[in-house]
Amino acid sequence: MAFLLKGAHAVDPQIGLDEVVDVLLDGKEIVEVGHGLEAPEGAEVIDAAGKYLVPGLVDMHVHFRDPGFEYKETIETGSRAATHGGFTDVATMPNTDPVTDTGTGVRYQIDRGRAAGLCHIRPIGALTRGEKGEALAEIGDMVLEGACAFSDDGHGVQGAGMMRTCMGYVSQFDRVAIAHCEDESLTAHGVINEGKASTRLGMFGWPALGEELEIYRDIELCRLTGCPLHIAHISTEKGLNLVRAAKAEGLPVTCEVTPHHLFLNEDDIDSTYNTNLKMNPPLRLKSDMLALRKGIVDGSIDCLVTDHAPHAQHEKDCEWEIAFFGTIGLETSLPLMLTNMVRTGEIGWNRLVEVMAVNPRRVLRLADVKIEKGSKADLTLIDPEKEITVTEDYFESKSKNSAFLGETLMGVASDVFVDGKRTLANGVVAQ
Ligand SMILES: NC(=O)N[C@@H](CC(=O)O)C(=O)O
Ligand SMILES: [Zn+2]
Ligand SMILES: [Zn+2]
Repeated sequence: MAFLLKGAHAVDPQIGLDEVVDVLLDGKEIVEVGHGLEAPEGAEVIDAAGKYLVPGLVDMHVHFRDPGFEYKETIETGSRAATHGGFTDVATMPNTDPVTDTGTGVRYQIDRGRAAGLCHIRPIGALTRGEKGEALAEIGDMVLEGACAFSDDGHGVQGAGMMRTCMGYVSQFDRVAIAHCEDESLTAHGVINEGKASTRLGMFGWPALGEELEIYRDIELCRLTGCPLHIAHISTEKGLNLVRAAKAEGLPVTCEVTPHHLFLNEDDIDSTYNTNLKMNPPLRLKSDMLALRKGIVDGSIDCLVTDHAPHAQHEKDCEWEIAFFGTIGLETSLPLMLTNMVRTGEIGWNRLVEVMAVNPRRVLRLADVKIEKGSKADLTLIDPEKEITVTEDYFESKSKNSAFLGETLMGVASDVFVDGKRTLANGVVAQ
């Protein structure tokens, strides 16, 4: 099937493209980019006037719960949510049941993703067997089956020696180790940021130090082993400064942030105890939130990720202490960034494309996607003027635990193309 996108404002910082063009897709490729293109016979013409066309968005940190917790999300429902949110690729974390720590587990996810036929599923393999932090997982086998990175997300690897072994091993392959930084000897029982919030609401605190100490440790292990390191869901200003210093030294260190850490902070947790605001790491200080926003602006944060963490109603509709950690994010990430950072002029479209498409592909060692002839037709078309209200009905995800329920946002993906196939058409997911 061929598609001619007419009059889209294309933005691709990789090639300095920032203008209104026509783009012709045929088969799995972009076959022409230019002005006044004629539709070949049989091509579907899509009026893209007023819309932005960008390389397909990539969310390099999601939890699809498949296998093992399919009541929260499956690869199929997660793919629908990703597509609805404007993504062509998602990287799935290995804290499934069983943990994705073998080549077979990686192959299973890729196969399920192909069967769903919407977005590319890029499995992240576990660093250690069962994410127990005791013995190496089958990393080489997982690389062969298509794992794009390695992480024990959900836990920090507690032993520094074990993390050193993991990073030494991963460094033999062209892959990054993704670190969920949490020293459990400091965070045990913690359910909210330690400090004012934990005192005010009377709950065990999860101190910033529990995260920062492990960021420091893993940066030093990066120096020792040479293994590229990516810090997951960074949440504090001090942690970000450690990453900045590592980058300034030329170490292969990158990091990511979530929309909830950019746009919410511990003051948003009030006496209603909305458990959708309980996540790991916890919402931090307002000053941390503002520092992270600066990190997106100045380039010290590489990627925007959702940490899409679906949980069933009964796992959230309970006391704060026993509620599960996490918020879904795939379907609100782009609208939040457009509303709170692009519309306000804090960042431009180029920077948005870097943190949501270009940099995640680089960190995951995926091939570049560019808006030029011969590139893969993995593209996202965005309507910046469409308003959405975040209600439970809005979500394709099987779970509804969003920290942003009730918000009205401006700007959303209207169309997505994956391998030249239109997976989202005018805001509606295919199939
Ligand atoms: N972020 C969360 O609050 N929860 C994640 C685990 C994780 O990302 O560490 C989950 O798997 O539910
Ligand atoms: Zn994590
Ligand atoms: Zn996670």
